[in-house]
Amino acid sequence: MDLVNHLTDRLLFAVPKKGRLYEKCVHILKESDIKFRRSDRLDIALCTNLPIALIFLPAADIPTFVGQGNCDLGITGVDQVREAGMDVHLPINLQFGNCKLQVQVPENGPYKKPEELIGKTIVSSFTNLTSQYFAKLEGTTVENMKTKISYVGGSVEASCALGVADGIVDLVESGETMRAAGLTDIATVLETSAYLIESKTTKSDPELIATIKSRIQGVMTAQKYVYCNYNAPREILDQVLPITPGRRAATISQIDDAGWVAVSAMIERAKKGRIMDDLKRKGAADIMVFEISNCRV
Ligand SMILES: Nc1ncnc2c1ncn2[C@@H]1O[C@H](COP(=O)(O)OP(=O)(O)OP(=O)(O)O)[C@@H](O)[C@H]1O
Ligand SMILES: O=P(O)(O)OC[C@H]1O[C@H](OP(=O)(O)OP(=O)(O)O)[C@H](O)[C@@H]1O
Repeated sequence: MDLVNHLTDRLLFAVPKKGRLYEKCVHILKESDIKFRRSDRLDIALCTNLPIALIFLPAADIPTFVGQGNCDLGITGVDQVREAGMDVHLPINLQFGNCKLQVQVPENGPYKKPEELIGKTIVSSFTNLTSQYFAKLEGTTVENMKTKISYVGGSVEASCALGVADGIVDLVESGETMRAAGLTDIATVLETSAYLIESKTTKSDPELIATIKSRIQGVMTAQKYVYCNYNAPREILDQVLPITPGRRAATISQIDDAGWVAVSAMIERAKKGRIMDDLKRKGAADIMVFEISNCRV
């Protein structure tokens, strides 16, 4: 099939083609019911149930494609958006790809503060953010700064041991890579996570864009909340409802047991253990928690 000729009427949605963000992006698309089949070695996939074409690109290139309006939507790290210096909307924080871009130096080396690296050589894949950070530290412009910033595309952590850098600026999540390379962090340049990004110049159907955003937001909400159901004597409602206020309000239903009601409400997944304990302590019974597979709120 001549894929390119099938793109003209479709919304173009850029997603990472590999790497740390790939699996989670595919999961979000699946949960949003954006159906597609990606053939081996093809970086374009037509959605089968919506007029969307997914364009698989390196995470670092996505801000440029979306920023220039070649693609309408994208998913990538906010670090990549800032590094590319692109002006895009960031409508949804997708809550994965959480890490920090940090200044790192050899653990047993002479540098303890980022100021001590002024005039030295720093290696990074994020040369723009690194330049801006050190220029600010020097109180000058990127053009006039003394610190030398060099680019490498991967395995940045090896640079100090190889003698090509005094310090590096690289992403840290668990810190394992950093520690394995004998490095320690001395400053944070930026905190990042993956975002849905949107072009400011898109000409695609606004209704379709709104639908995609609403579906992805629904997946995010379903991940954040669970559904809690319990029975309670009517006279303790004033004590249990503040524990489960719901997003808007809890649902209270009559049950076939005099003096008792059933209560249901969305609760935050991260707080479910404490909420169930508190309900039990106040006198609620039959407390159950259910997964929400998707929702619109
Ligand atoms: N260790 C990590 N933990 C969480 N998120 C990360 C981590 N490393 C990178 N990311 C996020 O994923 C984005 C892409 O990084 P990744 O290392 O996957 O780059 P890539 O060049 O696309 O893939 P690869 O490293 O396989 O070539 C980063 O810009 C960042 O937002
Ligand atoms: O703190 P950690 O949990 O160890 O994660 C940090 C590492 O993850 C990323 O690299 P990745 O493994 O994706 O490969 P890369 O070096 O080829 O980019 C990043 O560049 C770090 O090297």
